[in-house]
Amino acid sequence: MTLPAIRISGVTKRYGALQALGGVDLEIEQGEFFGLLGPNGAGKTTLISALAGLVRPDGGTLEVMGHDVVSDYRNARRRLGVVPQELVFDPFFSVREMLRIQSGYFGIRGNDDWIDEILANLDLTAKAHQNMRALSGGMKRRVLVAQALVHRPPVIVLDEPTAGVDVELRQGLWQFIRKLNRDGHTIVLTTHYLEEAETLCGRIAMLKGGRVVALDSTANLLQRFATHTLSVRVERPEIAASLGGVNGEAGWMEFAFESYHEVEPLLARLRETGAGLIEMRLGEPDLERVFVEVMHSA
Ligand SMILES: Nc1ncnc2c1ncn2[C@@H]1O[C@H](COP(=O)(O)OP(=O)(O)OP(=O)(O)O)[C@@H](O)[C@H]1O
Repeated sequence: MTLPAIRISGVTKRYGALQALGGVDLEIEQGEFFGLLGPNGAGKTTLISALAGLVRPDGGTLEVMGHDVVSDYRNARRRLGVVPQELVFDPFFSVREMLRIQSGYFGIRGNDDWIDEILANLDLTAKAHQNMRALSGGMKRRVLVAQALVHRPPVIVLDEPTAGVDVELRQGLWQFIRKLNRDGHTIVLTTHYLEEAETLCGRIAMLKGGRVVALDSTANLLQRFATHTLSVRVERPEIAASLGGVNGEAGWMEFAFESYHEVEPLLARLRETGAGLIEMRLGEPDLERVFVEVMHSA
């Protein structure tokens, strides 16, 4: 069996009275595109910081490609690239200087060919000589991605990389991250854009209150938790309600169903009872719905 890219066992972390991580177990295989989701304060950043050796857990162990992040810190850190959530930079350096300095931290010299490739892929070539303080927020975020990649880490963790990034840049960023994943890099992503997670991630863990409350392939999560919906606009909503419809967005009633076979009888009942159908639409299960259901039931 190949070594997991990330192994997290029984990790706990307290900040005073607050239990930020309450015993997290997680194994992520090499080559996965993995999503770590959860509401604000669920513990995602704390877990990532523990992985990067920036936060020391109270209990449990974390490994990157078989290297313990505490006892074998240097080897673990070399194999990991973290794109942090916070934009923190030294404003006096240019983009290229920043990336050279970052390479230096890992003892890598003569890294300019790789730096050029990263800059090109992130559409930053024209900004290479600009000072960090002159860059827009979205561009700074792309430099953070570049910084995490200078040492060609096999495992890349991105903590909300697309916050504040416009649509075009976001797509460009994902194209590049997907390419890295195809080339064999393991990707771990946290995001509040559930649509992005749904299209990109093969497997997802959901955290709530510092615990993993759901862990499965994206396809299974969609199938297991989410139902389809039939939304109708009718002349007499009270009749639709008496048939089990619940209020949806402005003026719409929603019926949840498991199989398409249920739709025809439901429409027939609406007709027979004189609900007066005006408009209808079908909704596919999506990760947002799954997320809401999981968070409610956990
Ligand atoms: N340095 C710290 N000192 C005290 N409490 C902290 C510290 N860092 C995090 N916390 C708390 O730990 C909990 C988990 O925070 P964390 O940042 O890991 O959540 P998150 O899932 O990343 O949230 P978000 O989606 O908002 O980024 C929160 O309640 C937070 O307030």
